[in-house]
Amino acid sequence: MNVHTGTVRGKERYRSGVMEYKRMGYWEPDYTPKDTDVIALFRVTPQEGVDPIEASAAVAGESSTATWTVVWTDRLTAAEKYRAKCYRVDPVPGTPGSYFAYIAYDLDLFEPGSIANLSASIIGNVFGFKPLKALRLEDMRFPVAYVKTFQGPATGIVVERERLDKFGRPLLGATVKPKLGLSGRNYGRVVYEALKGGLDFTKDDENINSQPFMHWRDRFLYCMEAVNRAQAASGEVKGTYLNITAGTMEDMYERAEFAKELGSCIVMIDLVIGYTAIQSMAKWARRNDMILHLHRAGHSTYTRQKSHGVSFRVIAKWMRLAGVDHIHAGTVVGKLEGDPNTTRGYYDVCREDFNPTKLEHGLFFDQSWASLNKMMPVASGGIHAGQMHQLLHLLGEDVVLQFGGGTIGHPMGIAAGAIANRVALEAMILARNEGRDYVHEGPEILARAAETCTPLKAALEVWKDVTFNYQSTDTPDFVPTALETV
Ligand SMILES: O=C(COP(=O)(O)O)[C@H](O)[C@H](O)COP(=O)(O)O
Ligand SMILES: [Mg+2]
Repeated sequence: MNVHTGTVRGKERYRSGVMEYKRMGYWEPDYTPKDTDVIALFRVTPQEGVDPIEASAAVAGESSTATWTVVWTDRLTAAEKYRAKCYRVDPVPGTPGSYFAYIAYDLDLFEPGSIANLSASIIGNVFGFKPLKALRLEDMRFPVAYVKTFQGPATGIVVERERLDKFGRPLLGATVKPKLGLSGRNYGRVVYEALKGGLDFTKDDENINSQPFMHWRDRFLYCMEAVNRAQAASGEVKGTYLNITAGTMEDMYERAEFAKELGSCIVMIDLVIGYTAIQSMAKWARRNDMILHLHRAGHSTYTRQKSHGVSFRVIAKWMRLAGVDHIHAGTVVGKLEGDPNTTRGYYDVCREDFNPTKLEHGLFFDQSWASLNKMMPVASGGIHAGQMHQLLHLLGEDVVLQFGGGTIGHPMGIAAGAIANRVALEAMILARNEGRDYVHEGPEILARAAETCTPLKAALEVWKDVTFNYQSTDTPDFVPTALETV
């Protein structure tokens, strides 16, 4: 037995019966992860009376090679190599009863290039484990050798901007509303008005696929008529995310091919289609020079609560590996969950070549992306022109700002809503480029722009009192403290 770790070695280790996971070798506090290891950080909340080390070792075991009893067949394997090692357990600050468990996995445990395999391994078994009251996959570190087995974003931010010929500012979009019920012709009219008014993109909403009130082919045809007319009217490259989400891969490929045939530059999928389908569509998108937009539909069912589920930063990392180009990543100031610091971490995962550890943004590991393309984060959900200074400040330039109700709901009509958003953005970018303190002077900058833009004036008026100030549920566990001056 290793006195320090308690791991049982030799013949005793493989005697039939039940042995604590920490004694089976899944707790190795002396272990130093290899550069080629995959590392996962779990937030572990054991049941009353369950030792946190044993609970963490159990997570390592049940997400790698263990089961509830000793099996002699371990001896037919390179068991020491294949066992995941929990090598560190820390109390979660300010959360008695919860612990951060760091677990390292040998790279051989994973099939190259498969998010389905990765997720089935890491989250497939342990979340229902009875000795745990709750469990959350907080973060992951992927070795470069593993990152390189994935395609990564089909297009990437640089090529997307080159195709759109749009530089130096966020991109503007709108979700067509109402999300359900419009006929194809009326839907196309909304798209045309929004694009002609000045937006770069419009998008299908997460649940508009092919319903009795509008077959998908009708939507695609009327949308592309609108895109082409708006391009002709504006002289700008325009696009609309045609949602190709469907019940089968065959249906999705049929819809994607039709979107390509009609000349669309972008298609959309929902997170709910699953990781294998997402990877397949990302490969299709690269083969067909198509930008791939991912709506993270359904993510909040398991990402929002800190105690149990999977952090969205892990989903964002998986999606960058899987190869989507756009990913909804939060707005901070809109109607949906988005703590400022947590959201900053998501955006860094999307847009940086290398993420340094930054606990205050929820990034627990250094992560090299091995030159995988960057994903364009998408800010969507309850935002409007009056927040433009905050959005630019909080989210930066490489972002798609999508105003659904904030365009379609404009009192002067859809084109006016688009004009308001475009003028608000251009005014804010000009102020920034002139070196003004646009964050604090934002309202004044907007008001000044509105003096010569009635649609912007109307937008600022109708939504001036709209705020979504609620307590975030997914806040970081660490805050930066002032360096002690000695
Ligand atoms: O329908 C909308 C936004 O409509 P509106 O602009 O009218 O609120 C989006 O699907 C969600 O906000 C996505 O949320 P997230 O971006 O958080 O995934
Ligand atoms: Mg929606």
